[in-house]
Amino acid sequence: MLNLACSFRFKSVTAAAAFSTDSPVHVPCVLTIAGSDSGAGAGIQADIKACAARGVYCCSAITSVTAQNTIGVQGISTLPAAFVEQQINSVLDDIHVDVVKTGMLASPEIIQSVCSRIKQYSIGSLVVDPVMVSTSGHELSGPSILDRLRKALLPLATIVTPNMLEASVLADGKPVNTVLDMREVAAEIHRMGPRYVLVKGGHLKNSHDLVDVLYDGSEWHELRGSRIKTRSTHGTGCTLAASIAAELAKGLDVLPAVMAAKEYVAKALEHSSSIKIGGGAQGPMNHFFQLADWGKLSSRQCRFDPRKLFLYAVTDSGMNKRWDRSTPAAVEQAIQGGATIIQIREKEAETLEFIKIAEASLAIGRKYGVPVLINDRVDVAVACNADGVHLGQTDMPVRLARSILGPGKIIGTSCKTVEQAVKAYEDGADYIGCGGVYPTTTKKKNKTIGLDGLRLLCEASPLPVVAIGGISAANVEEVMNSRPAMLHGVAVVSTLFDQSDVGQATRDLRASMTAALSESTAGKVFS
Ligand SMILES: Nc1ncnc2c1ncn2[C@@H]1O[C@H](COP(=O)(O)OP(=O)(O)O)[C@@H](O)[C@H]1O
Ligand SMILES: Cc1ncc(COP(=O)(O)O)c(N)n1
Ligand SMILES: [Mg+2]
Repeated sequence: MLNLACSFRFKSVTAAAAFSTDSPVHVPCVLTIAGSDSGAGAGIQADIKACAARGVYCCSAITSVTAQNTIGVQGISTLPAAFVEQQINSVLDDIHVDVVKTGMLASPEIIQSVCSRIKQYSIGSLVVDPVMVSTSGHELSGPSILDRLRKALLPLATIVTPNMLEASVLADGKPVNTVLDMREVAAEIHRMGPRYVLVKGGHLKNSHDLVDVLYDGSEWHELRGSRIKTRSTHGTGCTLAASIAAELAKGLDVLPAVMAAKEYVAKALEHSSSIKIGGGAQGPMNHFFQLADWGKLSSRQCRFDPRKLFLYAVTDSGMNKRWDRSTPAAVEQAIQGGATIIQIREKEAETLEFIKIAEASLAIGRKYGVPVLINDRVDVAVACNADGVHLGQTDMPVRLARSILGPGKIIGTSCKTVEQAVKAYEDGADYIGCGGVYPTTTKKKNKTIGLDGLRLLCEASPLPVVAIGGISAANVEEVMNSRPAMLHGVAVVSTLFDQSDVGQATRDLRASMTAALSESTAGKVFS
């Protein structure tokens, strides 16, 4: 059966295990099984471009070759099902594919072949874009495929992404004109067996906003965005489905994958409003608007190991001074006690002093293989070649920090809402610090979001999350047992550093975390 195991989830590991860099990097991979568009706005060509732009490798099995441009579809030649099957075998026999995405499947035999291949190989997730008609109004696959599509392919799908017209056809001609219709038809299609149904609203009439409706069998999400004025809408459906596949391949769950994919399509459309390729009514979109950044976006997804967030120690110069020890000495004790990542937070130090403290702490971090991040100050991080930075919402924007620090550094940012989390992901952050979970003396004016706020953010966060704010050995079990899937660890300040013995305080916290892990619910969350 298909499963959506998220690659970010982990079991408790030692810092040393989290740091192994010897194994080759797995590049997330999508296989698209779709038609070729000679004009390259939609089909296989759009899929490969979308995946590449999202930092994902994309293989292809071509089902039909269309003679197509921005004016329309001039011809279609459909390949024999056996040859489609051969292409799929060639890819899957050799290359590890995380997600399969299907587009134009023009014959029932091709659908049958695709189903049999998907069942034979263990594929993580399946995205089905039930392509029927081109944006220019030409039929790409006729009614002969409907029965197989409904009965054989949809039950295997993680998500199916019909536009309003395709949704109506799947539901035997039920009219789909309004958002209410979209909700109803989503439920009807869901009964055919896919885990999620996304009815796309690109063709919604009389509406400023565009609404896509996502349904998982119990809950509807209305994903809204404003309609972008552009003629470059050829291939939006293919691009959206391929981007969802790419995000799933990187390890996101379905809702955050859809949100990230929608954001990407919207940005690509925005960047396409001024381009002109071809003379027809529907031009292609610019998939590579982030080309200058793309290496950065792709590599960070592969490099940062979220297991490092497990026990995240944030220093406080005032506390360490009070207990008469230097920050680097406190850092060493925390690491010896089991901290897996360190953040140097020097709110009062002058720049030179901050750099010296950071350099000494980094030397210790490197000795133990534990990353050391700098709070707030990108300049200090650059000066001492730190492993990365942690930025608040009022510090340097993540996108700017990424452009300064490059792809190899870790960037974390503090978020309280899902919107901030999705933006952090889009801007190139690696993880999110979410809180304050409980009231804390370290940050008096900080709003407390509680366990509910933490859960809400984690449910839709595209990035791994570390919980922060008032967490101690006494309540850490409750935090871990709150079961948000993207939660990867807890960050603490006074629990470690406002103590006489930092090493012991770290060991105590780690023991409570390990105890929570061995209990059923938290064990599942952190695995
Ligand atoms: N002009 C637009 N502005 C913003 N988003 C759009 C626009 N047109 C389509 N989209 C989005 O692109 C995706 C593809 O939608 P749609 O056009 O309905 O699919 P298809 O290309 O399969 O007909 C959806 O997420 C939709 O909301
Ligand atoms: C080969 C091929 N596949 C799919 C589409 C649909 O395009 P859209 O993304 O606009 O729905 C297309 N026009 N051509
Ligand atoms: Mg489409």
